[in-house]
Amino acid sequence: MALKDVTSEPLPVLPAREDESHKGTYGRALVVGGSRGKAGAAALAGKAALRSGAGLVTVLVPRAIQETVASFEPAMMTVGLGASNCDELLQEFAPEIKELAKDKNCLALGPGLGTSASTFRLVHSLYHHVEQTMVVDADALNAMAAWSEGLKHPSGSRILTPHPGEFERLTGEPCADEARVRAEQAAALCRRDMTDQTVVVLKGHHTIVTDGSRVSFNQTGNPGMATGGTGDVLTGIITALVAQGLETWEAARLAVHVHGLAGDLAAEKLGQVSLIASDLLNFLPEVFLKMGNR
Ligand SMILES: NC(=O)C1=CN([C@@H]2O[C@H](COP(=O)(O)OP(=O)(O)OC[C@H]3O[C@@H](n4cnc5c(N)ncnc54)[C@H](O)[C@@H]3O)[C@@H](O)[C@H]2O)[C@@H](O)CC1
Ligand SMILES: Nc1ncnc2c1ncn2[C@@H]1O[C@H](COP(=O)(O)OP(=O)(O)O)[C@@H](O)[C@H]1O
Ligand SMILES: [Mg+2]
Repeated sequence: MALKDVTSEPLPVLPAREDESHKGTYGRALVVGGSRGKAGAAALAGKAALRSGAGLVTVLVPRAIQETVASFEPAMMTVGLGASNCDELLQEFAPEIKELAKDKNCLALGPGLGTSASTFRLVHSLYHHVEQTMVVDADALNAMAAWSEGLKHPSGSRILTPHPGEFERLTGEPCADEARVRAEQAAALCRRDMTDQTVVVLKGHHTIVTDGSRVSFNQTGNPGMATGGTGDVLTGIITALVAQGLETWEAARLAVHVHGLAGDLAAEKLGQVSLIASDLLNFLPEVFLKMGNR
């Protein structure tokens, strides 16, 4: 199938907020991630979802880090699972997480999740049994890479957001240097699960967004963003846009643009060297205003 390059086509827009709307109008997002030592990843995704307009954001983490995650941002709700010393999400939590997912409009799975065998089995179970649209990132991608047929037959739409290292783990092949070839690789991954509901966001300079038939090369962003946690922020932005009703392709394409623009504004003010992931959160308001949202 020929891949259509739609980079120059207009970006999707986030609809204007109606006066008569309320927080329920803008969607419920659930971030599932975090482990001891990587509480920040889940918090960055949660805060990014709030700053990108999601009506209600809940961050679900192992109990041992719940207070830490909650302390990053009072507007974020948190759920802590397991005993007080539980520092990683485990397979046995799957039924409870599936229950909590039921009233959500979008899930993010993976930031800071950890790599134990039990965590990987949890990821597998959620990927295959949660119907809500899910952004699959970081350690959730590593979990899916552990099963050769792992990505097939998801029970809902999935947006996969690998960096080249995660892409190689998922597919067994290194990313090509040439952008067009890399796009074909990403599209092939998209088609591999044999549904037409998967979008792949292959991150890097000029991040690739593809749904298997279309591809868009992102034009924002800079090397200042090559710093830990910026991908976790992107995951939160995509999740919020899906929660607000954008389709997966539109949400991924707009989120990648918004994320890169936040990075560009941050670099202008702070310089590429000093830019850190949490700075991106502070530039998201300016980005949405620039893009015509009130
Ligand atoms: N503050 C936090 O709590 C943070 C937690 N993080 C979490 O840490 C876990 C591990 O994620 P990492 O991504 O660090 O680990 P990985 O081991 O998956 O990725 C790091 C390696 O992947 C390769 N790679 C990454 N980007 C590449 C690119 N653009 N081109 C070529 N190779 C590339 C490189 O070899 C790099 O050293 C995840 O759960 C993640 O969410 C990180 O996001 C960093 C911040
Ligand atoms: N040189 C670069 N130019 C533009 N964007 C970049 C560059 N390096 C990294 N980024 C962006 O930063 C993010 C890094 O994501 P990721 O590797 O998942 O980081 P982490 O897991 O630490 O959060 C991606 O969105 C990527 O596109
Ligand atoms: Mg990452």
